[in-house]
Amino acid sequence: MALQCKRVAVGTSGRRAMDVRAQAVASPAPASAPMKTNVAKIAVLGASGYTGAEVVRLTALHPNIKVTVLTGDKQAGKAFSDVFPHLVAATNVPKLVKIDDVNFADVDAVFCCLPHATTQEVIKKLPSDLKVVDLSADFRLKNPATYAEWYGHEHAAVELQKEAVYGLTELYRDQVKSARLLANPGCYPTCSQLGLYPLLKAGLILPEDILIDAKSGVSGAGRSAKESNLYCEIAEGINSYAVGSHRHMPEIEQGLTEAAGKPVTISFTPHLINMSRGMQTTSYVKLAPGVTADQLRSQLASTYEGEPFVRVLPKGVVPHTRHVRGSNYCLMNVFPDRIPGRAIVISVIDNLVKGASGQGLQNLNLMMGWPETTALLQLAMFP
Ligand SMILES: NC(=O)C1=CN([C@@H]2O[C@H](COP(=O)(O)OP(=O)(O)OC[C@H]3O[C@@H](n4cnc5c(N)ncnc54)[C@H](OP(=O)(O)O)[C@@H]3O)[C@@H](O)[C@H]2O)C=CC1
Ligand SMILES: CC(=O)N[C@@H](CCC(=O)OP(=O)(O)O)C(=O)O
Repeated sequence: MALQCKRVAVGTSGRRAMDVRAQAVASPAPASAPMKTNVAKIAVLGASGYTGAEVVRLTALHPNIKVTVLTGDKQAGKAFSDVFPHLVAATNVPKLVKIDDVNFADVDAVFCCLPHATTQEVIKKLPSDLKVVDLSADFRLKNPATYAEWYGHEHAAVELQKEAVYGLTELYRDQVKSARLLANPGCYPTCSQLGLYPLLKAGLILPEDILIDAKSGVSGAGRSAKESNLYCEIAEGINSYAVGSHRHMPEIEQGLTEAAGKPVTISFTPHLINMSRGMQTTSYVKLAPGVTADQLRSQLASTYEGEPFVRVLPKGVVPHTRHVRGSNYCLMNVFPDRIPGRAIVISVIDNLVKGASGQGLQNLNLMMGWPETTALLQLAMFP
């Protein structure tokens, strides 16, 4: 049975947001596993990690979601609040169990917050009608050869790779609504594509010579201890990594190539920054002949007019990661470059929210036929 959707009362002004909500109310959720009640039972796989914990935090006030399963690997067997005391007040949260002990017949949807490669082995064994929002990179690349090239092994579930819908919500909303398996985008691809895709699509910037300088908070690397993420190796510094080889490049190029209608090759360098969460992409782009930076800004403003979570800041105002901390918003702006014929596009997100669990919930809301913004309208913490 599809759920009836309620209207949300705040924060989603504008024509397109109203359209989205009207459609969500009018159209039933696509057929999939039948829902047992009007509250969906959700399993969070990898709940002892950062993005899994963020799913629990964000869904705690969701009227249509009850988290009934949480899994861990090394942390299995523990009470959830032993691992994440900040979520002790989340009501009726179950303890962490192993994935093998989950009865998937008794859940309505799954958030999969596992490492890539492990993910495809787990998802291919799930009931084939179960709705899944996957936060890993496993189902984002459409071409199996590209996956094998960048991830170093053949994909173990090529059929599912074909079925998956890429969930950059603002660009693929209609496909997301009918998705069964949702490939949630990577954090860098979310931040950069939201700024660049509409400009390429409109032919306002040239597909060559796109340089993306990216910065991420350390939570982007996950919770498992890694030498390169130790406080004394991150604090008081800035670390570039995977220079010229980061696996998000083919994901970004896949989207930008679609937008431009011809192959796009980007230059992309990520950096780890001395902060726990937050992400900025600064993209240096070449303008099409006769186009100005102001026109880029106007294009982004009209593309995202009425979007609940993507905002173009007033002219001249610079987006900072602190402006989105803890929220599902993406803020952006465009600036002229001193080099003639070029412009600078800056976007910021919280890597754990719009870059992962928040966008995942935005997508699940659409997949279930609920209002897209449910439980996601929290504004940023500042300072
Ligand atoms: N962090 C971020 O900003 C973003 C992350 N992502 C992606 O989301 C996914 C989760 O990321 P994140 O939460 O940061 O990762 P974490 O490292 O914080 O958490 C990983 C989770 O997976 C569990 N796990 C690890 N290995 C196995 C295994 N072999 N079998 C079963 N469970 C296992 C861990 O359990 P335990 O701890 O109990 O061992 C833990 O719950 C990854 O694919 C990541 O790339 C996507 C966008 C942004
Ligand atoms: C800071 C940091 O290490 N970030 C991660 C990206 C997080 C993410 O989006 O990863 P997935 O593509 O696996 O989902 C990285 O660079 O690998």
